[in-house]
Amino acid sequence: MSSPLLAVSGLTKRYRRGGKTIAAVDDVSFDIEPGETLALAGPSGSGKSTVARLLLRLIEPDAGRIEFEGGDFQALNGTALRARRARVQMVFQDPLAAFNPRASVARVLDDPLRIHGIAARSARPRRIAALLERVGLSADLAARAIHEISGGQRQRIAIARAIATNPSLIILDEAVSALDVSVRRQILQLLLDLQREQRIAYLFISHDLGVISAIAHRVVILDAGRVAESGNARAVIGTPQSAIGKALVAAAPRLNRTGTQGAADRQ
Ligand SMILES: Nc1ncnc2c1ncn2[C@@H]1O[C@H](COP(=O)(O)OP(=O)(O)OP(=O)(O)O)[C@@H](O)[C@H]1O
Repeated sequence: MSSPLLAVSGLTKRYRRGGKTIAAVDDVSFDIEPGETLALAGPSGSGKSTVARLLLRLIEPDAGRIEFEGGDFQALNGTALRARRARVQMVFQDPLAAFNPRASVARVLDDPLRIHGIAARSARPRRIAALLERVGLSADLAARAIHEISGGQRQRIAIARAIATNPSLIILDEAVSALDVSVRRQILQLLLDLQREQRIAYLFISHDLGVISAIAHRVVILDAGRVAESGNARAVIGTPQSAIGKALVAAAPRLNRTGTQGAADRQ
């Protein structure tokens, strides 16, 4: 059996609040294979974004281990950490909040190429044009400011920026939640195409089981920081075992409304 791309075990993060200690993430374990989509589902406050921040090493865990591409992610520092950071990218719900809204599209795409030394200055405009084409956008968009383009175009730019560093894992935190249904369907299709072509794994964070059923192979459902249940996406969504799984299914009555084929069915 091949080793997983990402193996998380016993991950725990506690916060002090109002004189009490709460575990935002409590003994959470899961893994992701290369080229796989694992969804992290759960209601608001269940710990999904905290897991993402731990995986990006924006915050440090109180306990647990994160192995990425065969090495201890937490032990990395300096150049090795920077190199690994290029391999794990993030797409947020709102690119307007993630990037300077007045920055040009070209600038937003140039940054990762420059920071991670992906391409020499003279080669970068060509790389930017190729990235735009890869996410279905015209090269003319490069000169526009982020705030001038549509929400769907912005999310395509966020994806282009994420793939600029040739990542093996992209963490998508509610990345399609703010989009209307037809744009959402197009973005999900783009993610599926990129995954097929480049064998990128996704950690797809969402509270919406309808979207998850369209894109994820497996799902982990969190409740109050703990894993409530996990397994094949079709099985978990079809027959949830936990109370929180049942509640999330009930809140998504039109499952697979995105119109793409369910990922768990494509295996
Ligand atoms: N910096 C922090 N300080 C104190 N508590 C925090 C902090 N960050 C998160 N928490 C708490 O940890 C818990 C999990 O929060 P988290 O944002 O990870 O949940 P979530 O599932 O991503 O929620 P949402 O879907 O609303 O984004 C919540 O109770 C939250 O209030």
